[in-house]
Amino acid sequence: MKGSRQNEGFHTVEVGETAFTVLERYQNLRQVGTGAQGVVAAAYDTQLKQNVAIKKLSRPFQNVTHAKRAYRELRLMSLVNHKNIIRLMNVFTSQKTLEDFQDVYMVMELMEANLSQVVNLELDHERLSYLLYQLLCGVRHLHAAGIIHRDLKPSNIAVKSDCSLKILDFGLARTANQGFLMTPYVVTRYYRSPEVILGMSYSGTVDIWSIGCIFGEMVRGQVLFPGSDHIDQWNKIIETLGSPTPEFVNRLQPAVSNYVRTRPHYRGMSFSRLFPDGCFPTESGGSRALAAQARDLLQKMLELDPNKRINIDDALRHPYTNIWYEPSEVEAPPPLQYDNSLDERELTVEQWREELWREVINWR
Ligand SMILES: CN(c1nccc(-c2cnc3ccccn23)n1)C1CCCCC1
Repeated sequence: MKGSRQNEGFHTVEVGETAFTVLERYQNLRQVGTGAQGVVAAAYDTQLKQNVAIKKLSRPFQNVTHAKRAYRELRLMSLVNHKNIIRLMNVFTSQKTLEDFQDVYMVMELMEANLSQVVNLELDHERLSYLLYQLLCGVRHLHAAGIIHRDLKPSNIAVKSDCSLKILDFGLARTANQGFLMTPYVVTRYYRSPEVILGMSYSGTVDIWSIGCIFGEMVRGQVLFPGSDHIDQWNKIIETLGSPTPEFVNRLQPAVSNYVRTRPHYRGMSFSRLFPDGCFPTESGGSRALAAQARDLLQKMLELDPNKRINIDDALRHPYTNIWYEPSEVEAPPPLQYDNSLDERELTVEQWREELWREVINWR
């Protein structure tokens, strides 16, 4: 596709509807998809002689939500280093001054698909348990850095045909506004935990709930709790899993516990009805035992009460996943701690523009 040389060392190429102005070293750009923050292209890096993914953040400082997410992602990606979290290989902008600063390009490892394109496949237990193990390893590493993702879903997880898996982003900042985005992009809430939906205080087990929803979807081939909004999301969860205990309800803020108490009482479905043997792969012998192990782990992850929900380390030692247990992968040296106070800062768009500019030009 014809490109045009705009300024030294860069060339501009149309990727779908979006103009990418990238360093000369990146050639053969082709679109792989569009996420919440912008367009992602695959490219060939003529210096490293390998394929890469390039994500274009268009005017990431256009509002506080975009700016916070972009800044946090740049900081966090430079902080963590784990095989199950996408690696940031380069960051650049073609603009030469803060005044002209418009776009940020993030160069990352190229995967082959995101998990949304895989959840409908009939995966055997070996692949299913390996994907689940890698997701738990990646999230454990984030938690070791003091990062709680809170927004894990199939579209921000990427995979390759060799069944390797990488988490693509770092989810929601503590103070992120939960729903309204300027873009037509729809926020998917299907995987958000009860404590996030109900505005409770939360801990790392919010991510275990999301992983349970993703795991359950890979088994069932359909979204477990496809709520149209937070109310509908909650109703679908309690209709399926049963109503929360009074002890859980008493921990809610008054207005929320009053609402929750108005809901009809549901017993919930048994997990052998929710995930019957028929929806598990039936390959070589022992698959019934594996189905029972998978169902047991699902039940412990999809526990409504975060205090009773299985934690990451116990999930990694569960019979269904511990077959893959490698201390070097699970206990990879904890990265530096992320200073969450950065999330609390309330800056103007102009201040965020400067912060982002500094992050980009000072990047390694
Ligand atoms: C936000 N996204 C994203 N961020 C960073 C890296 C990648 C990436 C790397 N390799 C591949 C291969 C296929 C699809 C995506 N990727 N994707 C995606 C945008 C499209 C929808 C899925 C997420």
